Amino acid sequence: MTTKILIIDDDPITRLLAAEKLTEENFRVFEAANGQQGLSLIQQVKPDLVLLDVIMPDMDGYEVCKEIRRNPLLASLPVIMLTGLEDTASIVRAYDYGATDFVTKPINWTLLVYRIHYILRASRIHDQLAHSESSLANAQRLAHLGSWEWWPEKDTTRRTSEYYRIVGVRRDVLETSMYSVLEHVHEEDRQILRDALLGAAKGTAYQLQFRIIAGNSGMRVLHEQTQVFYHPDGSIDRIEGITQDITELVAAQQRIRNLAYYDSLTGLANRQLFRELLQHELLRARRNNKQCALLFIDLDRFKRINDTLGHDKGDMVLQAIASRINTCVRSTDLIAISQGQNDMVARLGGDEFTIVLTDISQPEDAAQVAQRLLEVISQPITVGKQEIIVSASIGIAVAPEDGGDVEQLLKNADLAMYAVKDKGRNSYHFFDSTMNETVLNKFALENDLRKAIEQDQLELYFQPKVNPLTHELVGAEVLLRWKHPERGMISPAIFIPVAEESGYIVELGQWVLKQACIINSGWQSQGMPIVPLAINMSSANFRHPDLLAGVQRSLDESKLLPSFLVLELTEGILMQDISSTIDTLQALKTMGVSLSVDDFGTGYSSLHYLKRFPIDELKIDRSFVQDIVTDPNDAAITAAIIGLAQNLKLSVVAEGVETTEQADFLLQRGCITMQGFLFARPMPKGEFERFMMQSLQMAQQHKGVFMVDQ
Ligand SMILES: Nc1nc2c(ncn2[C@@H]2O[C@H](COP(=O)(O)O[C@H]3[C@@H](O)[C@H](n4cnc5c(=O)[nH]c(N)nc54)O[C@@H]3COP(=O)(O)O)[C@@H](O)[C@H]2O)c(=O)[nH]1
Repeated sequence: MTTKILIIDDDPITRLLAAEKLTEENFRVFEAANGQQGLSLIQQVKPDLVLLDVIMPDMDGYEVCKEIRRNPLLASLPVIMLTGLEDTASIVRAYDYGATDFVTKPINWTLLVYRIHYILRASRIHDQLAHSESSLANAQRLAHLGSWEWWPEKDTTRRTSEYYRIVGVRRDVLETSMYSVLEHVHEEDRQILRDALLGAAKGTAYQLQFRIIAGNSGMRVLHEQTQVFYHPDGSIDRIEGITQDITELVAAQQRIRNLAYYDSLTGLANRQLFRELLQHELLRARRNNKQCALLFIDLDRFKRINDTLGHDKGDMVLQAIASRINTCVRSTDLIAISQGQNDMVARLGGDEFTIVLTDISQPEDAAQVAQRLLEVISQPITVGKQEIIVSASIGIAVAPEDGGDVEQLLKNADLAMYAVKDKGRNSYHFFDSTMNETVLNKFALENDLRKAIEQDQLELYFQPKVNPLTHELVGAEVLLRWKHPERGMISPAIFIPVAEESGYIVELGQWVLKQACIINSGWQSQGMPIVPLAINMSSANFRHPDLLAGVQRSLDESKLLPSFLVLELTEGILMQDISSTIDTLQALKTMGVSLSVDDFGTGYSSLHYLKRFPIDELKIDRSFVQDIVTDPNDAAITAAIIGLAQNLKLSVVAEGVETTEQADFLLQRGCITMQGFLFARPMPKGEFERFMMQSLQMAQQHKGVFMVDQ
């Protein structure tokens, strides 16, 4: 691209010569005879350089130059003044008005050409530099990065615009002294920065994070990094620094840290942070020859709260408990904790909390805190319109006696907590080495049980209910089996009470109900001779607010007719809150489900109420059946139950029938439905399917005693 030069001169000879000489040099030359014409040609042709005569009629060169410079877009356009005036005042004036250079008349054209080349080259370099500077400034602005230079000997500075923006103080307000920034620094960080600056002035570079109160944008976090530059003689020349606004970065790091180290529900330390701080505390205690105590807090029957009130309210209870626990310990900020001055509260998950009591002088100090915790936790908690009372079991382990590392101390505090649960809850207990693992085993079982459903370890077994006279299969009881991956088959007599204690029975019961409906409906759709299936209903399931909806859902989802579902309830369950029991039973009856009273005769059934319960069946408990042939009392009770059932027009089933003598006795008294090892043990699904087909054939053939090979 050819370089365009505009000559503004009222002298046509000068213009002619300029055009001739400069064209020879491959410049494209434009001419203007006066200032006004020159200004308008500048707009039109956009020259790369202007040769401007100083002395012109109407508008002299100074005025033209001034006009050019008024336009910011022309601020760096090279202007060479052509002047016959060689006095210093004129030259100074030319520069004052923004001239780039000047030449005197008469013009030495050869020299002028060199000068033009030189000025154009300098102008290009200047443009590139300006462009780089503006790119750098943009990049720095985007990176929230300000830079500065400081000459400590005279305490003068040069700071970029971005630096002023970052510290939130205007250039004209902040004094040039490097120390002037200190008054805007957060008072807690001021001394640290002052010391760093004093150190830098003596040659020690620094990297520092500090907070600044940045005008309207409030508190910002800055990171500053410096480098020291020396004179050849080794004395300090200047310090160069980069100051970066890292407020957002720090906030993001804090958020990540919160997610990684804090429990989002309660704001307490989580398991990860707890372990790290306990580890730290154990080392510190060992170094200082001190004791520290770990309190393991587990809320009693918390699952029931979740199951009955829902998880939202359960969460509110946990939040309330967390803040109450906090009131029982010395303040829990992390800096103090890491210096061992304060106690640490954490939530390990679910309803488990821990407290590390630092620097205790004797174990009794921990007992006092535990006692206080029990008191504050048991105060009523208002959730919505309800008042809830929660209790806790607290296990205490003291380091170093009860464990010198995190694992051991936690395990022992846990064991001590389980000992409290085993003794009836709502108390605290210190770990002692005689505590055996049986308590822990029981609770390990509880933990394993929670995983049993999802890991497919549970299975339904079926025990037939038969009519020995007609050889008919009249129903079956569903009995749960747990195939534990390490312990093998675990009896429901062991795990059902554990599930009941922990509240997990609700989920378990719902699962059994759903599976039983699905299986029975499956048999129906396969054309099998299906019978009603009876499931054992725990008290927690029967009282659960979702009972009716849950039963309906199971029926609907499986498409099972309600008459093929029997719910077995013990007397104990029925007699708890009789009026609501009657309502619930009534609703279940309305749904079409059958109701059976299990283990009848072992509880405290009031015959008065029995009459009012809309039940279908009584099951004589096997403890009576067991000795009916030998014990006249059991024989009498059994006969009375059969008579009672007949009078109340209820079906009666004898369970636990093991011998033909027992079966004969029952038949003679009019009980024609039986369940027991005499007929069949509880069996898995496939086996029961074969049993169903076999019993159908036998009933059709009407022959022989109803016995099945086991
Ligand atoms: N809430 C729920 N409880 C359940 C569920 N599944 C089982 N259970 C309860 O666990 C207890 C133990 O059950 P299990 O070991 O299955 O014992 C049952 C039968 O095997 C046993 N039985 C049956 N016939 C005989 C017999 O002739 N002799 C003999 N010694 N035992 C026999 O009786 C148990 C059935 O008892 P019951 O339910 O009282 O009719 C037990 O209390 C189960 O109820 C479940 O899913 N939910």
